[in-house]
Amino acid sequence: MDMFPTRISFDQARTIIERVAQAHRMPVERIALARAHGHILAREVIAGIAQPPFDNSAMDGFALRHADLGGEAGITLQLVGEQFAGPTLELGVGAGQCVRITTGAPLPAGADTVVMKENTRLEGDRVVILAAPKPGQHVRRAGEDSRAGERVLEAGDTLTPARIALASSQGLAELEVARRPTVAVFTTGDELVEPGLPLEPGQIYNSNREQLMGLLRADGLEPVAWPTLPDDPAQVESALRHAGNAFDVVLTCGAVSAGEKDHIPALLQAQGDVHFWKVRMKPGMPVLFASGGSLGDALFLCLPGNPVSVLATYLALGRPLLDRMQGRAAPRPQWHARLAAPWNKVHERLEFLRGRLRSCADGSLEVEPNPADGSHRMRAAADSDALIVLGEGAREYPAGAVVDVLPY
Ligand SMILES: Nc1nc2c(c(=O)[nH]1)N[C@H]1C(S)=C(S)[C@@H](COP(=O)(O)OP(=O)(O)OC[C@H]3O[C@@H](n4cnc5c(N)ncnc54)[C@H](O)[C@@H]3O)O[C@H]1N2
Ligand code: MOO
Repeated sequence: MDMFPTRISFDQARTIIERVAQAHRMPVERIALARAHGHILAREVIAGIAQPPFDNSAMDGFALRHADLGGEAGITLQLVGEQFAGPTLELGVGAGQCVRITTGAPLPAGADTVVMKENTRLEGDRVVILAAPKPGQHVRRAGEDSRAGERVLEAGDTLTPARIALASSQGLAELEVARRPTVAVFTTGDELVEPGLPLEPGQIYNSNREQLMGLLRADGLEPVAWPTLPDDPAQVESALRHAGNAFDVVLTCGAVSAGEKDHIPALLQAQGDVHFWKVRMKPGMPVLFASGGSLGDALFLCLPGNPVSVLATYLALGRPLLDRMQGRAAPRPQWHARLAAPWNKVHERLEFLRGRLRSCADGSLEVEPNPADGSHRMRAAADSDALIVLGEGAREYPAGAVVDVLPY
């Protein structure tokens, strides 16, 4: 008797993934800023200093007192010094005076406005203002971007280059992030041969390994690929036990359905704690998710062997698992688009159909479904750039129907 959820909806599967991931949050580690790209921030960042830290110039030109111009062009000011970006020279600007200044240089005391160089004419030590700036123009005020004490990054933020730059501007050399989960990748099946080797009758090339490795690397992980497992229960158990004790997550593909050589479900039912097996999704229905139990502390996400099933189950289930284990707050982009062609969905399962996205002149998005919808049709997946999400239930979708899409 099944003692675990089976043939569940996709939403139920996502809920279980979320719950288990929450219970398997990665420990926090402090890492160098330079290594933190793409990691998930584990603690908020409070600004220690204001940004900008001091009033400074936004242009190369002359710092002046706006009141001296009287709103007019043609005024001439006395040049009394130079302040470049760098150490503050403690210069002052008195009535009728100006100081040569460069972009980013601290504003001298007394000055409140900068006129850009192009709007001036230098005559010896006198500067003629050809076009009067507005009051305060080209001055970047201390604290206008953020004030000391403000929260500038949140726990759960993905460290994009812009956020790394923000942390850098606060002088932080290290950040506290969620440790990246270690991931072992297994392919299974006696029919598999590695690219580069000759193909015997009945054999096929292993395409899932590099697909999974690529998906994981694109998500910032450093997966480890194991040699392909033969369809032998003792060897499958031994390898998965080894990985289950050494990695945070074990991803397998193949041997998870109903065939005589599909050894993974029996193994995880006997040794592990199965969270679900079989989800009402297409492709990817036989996907299995388990805790390792006596196979180790790893979480096991066992994807079906068909290459398009690997793509869909990784994006729809594997990626959310890894994201939530790291505490990632923002969901991955899910967009709306109009179907460029009608689609007759004849089955009941939720479908991740492959399609190509294009941006239309009216500002909308359109997605062209690829008619080759078999889960072995890798060419259709390669020709596409998005999964089209069609909800449970048979339905005829007219062209123009708005659907959810998951770009990849
Ligand atoms: N009687 C049933 N048969 C099948 C069912 C079912 O419910 N009852 N489900 C079907 C569905 S849906 C899928 S998806 C597949 C999943 O099967 P497995 O996960 O057990 O995967 P395999 O049988 O090992 O392989 C399926 C298919 O994929 C090819 N494959 C496997 N690994 C790779 C790889 N690394 N690179 C390229 N291709 C790979 C393999 O040769 C098979 O053609 O089961 C259906 N059957
Ligand atoms: O669920 Mo399977 O991936 O449709 O062929």
